[in-house]
Amino acid sequence: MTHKVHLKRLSLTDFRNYASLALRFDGRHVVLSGENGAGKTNLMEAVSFLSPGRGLRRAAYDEVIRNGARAFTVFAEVVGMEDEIAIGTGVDLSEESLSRKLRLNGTPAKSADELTDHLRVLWLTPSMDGLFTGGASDRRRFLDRLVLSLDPAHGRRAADFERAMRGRNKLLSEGRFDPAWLSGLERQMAGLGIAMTLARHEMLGLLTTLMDRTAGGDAQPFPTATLALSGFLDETRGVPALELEDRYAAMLEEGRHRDAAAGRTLEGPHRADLLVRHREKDMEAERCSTGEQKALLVGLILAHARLIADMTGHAPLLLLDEIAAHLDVNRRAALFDRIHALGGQAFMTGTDRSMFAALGERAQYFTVRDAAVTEEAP
Ligand SMILES: Nc1ncnc2c1ncn2[C@@H]1O[C@H](COP(=O)(O)OP(=O)(O)OP(=O)(O)O)[C@@H](O)[C@H]1O
Repeated sequence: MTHKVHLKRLSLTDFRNYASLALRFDGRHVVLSGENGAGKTNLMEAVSFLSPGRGLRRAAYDEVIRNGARAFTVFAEVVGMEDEIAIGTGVDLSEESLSRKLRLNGTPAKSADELTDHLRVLWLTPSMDGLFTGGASDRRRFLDRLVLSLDPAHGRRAADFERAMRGRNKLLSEGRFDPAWLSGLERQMAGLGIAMTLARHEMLGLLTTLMDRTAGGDAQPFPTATLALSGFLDETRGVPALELEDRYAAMLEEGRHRDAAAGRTLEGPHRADLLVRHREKDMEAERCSTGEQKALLVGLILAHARLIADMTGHAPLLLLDEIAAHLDVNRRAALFDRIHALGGQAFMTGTDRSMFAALGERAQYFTVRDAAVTEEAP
């Protein structure tokens, strides 16, 4: 068994409602309880900055800086996948670029993707509760985050695809039907778009295989999800990537006038949707009850965490905001057992500490009150 990836220390300055904060953790799970608005989610958000991207709220960085301050920092000591590592990150408004700076053991990192060599961070927050009933873009983003956590290059491909698509849309909107220029952009979109689509399919395939292995067992407190992609080149199985690229490039070429009239590109990976069904009930997720939808989402996140653990040899850090709120006592206990069995460290929040009783000695307990965090006896 390899060592457990976990956070040992976390220090914040001018982060949301925290002027300054320093916490130590002993490697067990971390429970944060306290009243609404105390700063529990803010703490989780700080931990989410130990992964590439804009964190669990996808907030603009200037919102993250404490009101009245000019910069925030998050510093963490992590027992990482390779070794112990000191991670420092933050944003300073007095610098000309508003990008997030990152230092690993004091040395500036070239790209935030380097973080994924040390730890993977997954989260589930109440804002994701409407995932199945909301718009396709949220589900696409959710799926892309799943892909990204195993394949950091996915983000670059998506950004490059967007750029090429914007270029094509601009040419079309200006009525410049220059065939050589358009074909160049469309070939680029085809290469990137098909790579993105295949990466998404691969992730769904891996998750499905994993869920098939555990579905229906007695230790199954959460429903199994059946996953599919739709909305763009739905049948890719067995078709060589180059052929798919040719197909998509031809679709784009044919659709130039239609896209020009629509003012956007009507076909592509940016139109795909993640379809989720409750397997045991054989029902679309959006038609399931609120509690069932939450349970499906929890099941998906746990399956994904297991996949990361299997593929990298290390469980991801899990950030579970208000996870226990809508679960009955038995489901809660089963959830904690599943989380613990992953072998990693999970951060969990709730307004009421008693909801975490079943975790017992497996967690450290902290009370959050007005941006002050105190450890309590178990
Ligand atoms: N940039 C900022 N500067 C100062 N305070 C901020 C900033 N951003 C958010 N806050 C404050 O942080 C508090 C919210 O904290 P947080 O979302 O962590 O609460 P919580 O403990 O998770 O509450 P709940 O149980 O309601 O989810 C709010 O009072 C909010 O006004």
